[in-house]
Amino acid sequence: MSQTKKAFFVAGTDTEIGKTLVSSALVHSFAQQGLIAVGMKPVAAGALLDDGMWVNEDVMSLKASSNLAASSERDRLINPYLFKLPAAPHIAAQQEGRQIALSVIVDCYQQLASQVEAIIVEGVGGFNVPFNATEDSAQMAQRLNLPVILVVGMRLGCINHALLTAEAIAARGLNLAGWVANSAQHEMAYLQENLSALQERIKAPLLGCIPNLAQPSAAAAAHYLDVNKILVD
Ligand SMILES: Nc1ncnc2c1ncn2[C@@H]1O[C@H](COP(=O)(O)OP(=O)(O)OP(=O)(O)O)[C@@H](O)[C@H]1O
Ligand SMILES: C[C@H](N)[C@H](N)CCCCCC(=O)O
Ligand SMILES: [Mg+2]
Repeated sequence: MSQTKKAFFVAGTDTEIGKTLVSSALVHSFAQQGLIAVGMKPVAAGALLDDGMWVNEDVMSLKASSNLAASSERDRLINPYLFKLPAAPHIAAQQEGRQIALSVIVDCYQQLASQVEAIIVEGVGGFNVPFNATEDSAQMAQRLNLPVILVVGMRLGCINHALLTAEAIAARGLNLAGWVANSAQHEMAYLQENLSALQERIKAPLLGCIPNLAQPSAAAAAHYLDVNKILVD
């Protein structure tokens, strides 16, 4: 049993904006600090066959950054829900005749967190994505009661997405511990001006700006993050 010292939920302004890259970088950074660190991806939609096994790229990236020894039981805790279809989770689940239950995710989180000193939970898509008729990913962050790190995909339209997401996080009583500016595609026009607009309005520290990397990796992204700036209340 380890005592969890660092635990964060990573939300994004959208899908495909760099949550996995940043989550993996955070796991990498905490592992570099000597903590036993793990990444959790409670709901993953989109799988490929690898050596006869269905795997998800986000889960593989988080596991590659972790220094927690692997086991099949831990794999289930890290990723309780894996769906083949790369679609909205409730649709991907429906296609397989399955249902996502928050109670299962909370249980897996508690078991996994008890084994580590740092845990990063990656959301799915943007902050508020349905899981079933009554539960969604924002409730997942609430039920886990974790401070949130928001990844802003730096592209035109991100100011509105980032400010609405920060509002939604606060509306659920959650603490925004920090945010990361990530250029997942090319570098947007007026990047500095957009960054300034966000810094003036988001009431949490900017943990770093990750440029568009020729070879994106957890270690390369971690180089641009200052985890010491993460707000802890
Ligand atoms: N700063 C960057 N430089 C270069 N490529 C990046 C950068 N950030 C993200 N990418 C690439 O963009 C793609 C999407 O990033 P990522 O998988 O981290 O997004 P995501 O928000 O986790 O998506 P999802 O909603 O599917 O979980 C990946 O191929 C990733 O390697
Ligand atoms: C398949 C994709 N990469 C993500 N895993 C799921 C994104 C869900 C987005 C749902 C939505 O907001 O419309
Ligand atoms: Mg991801």
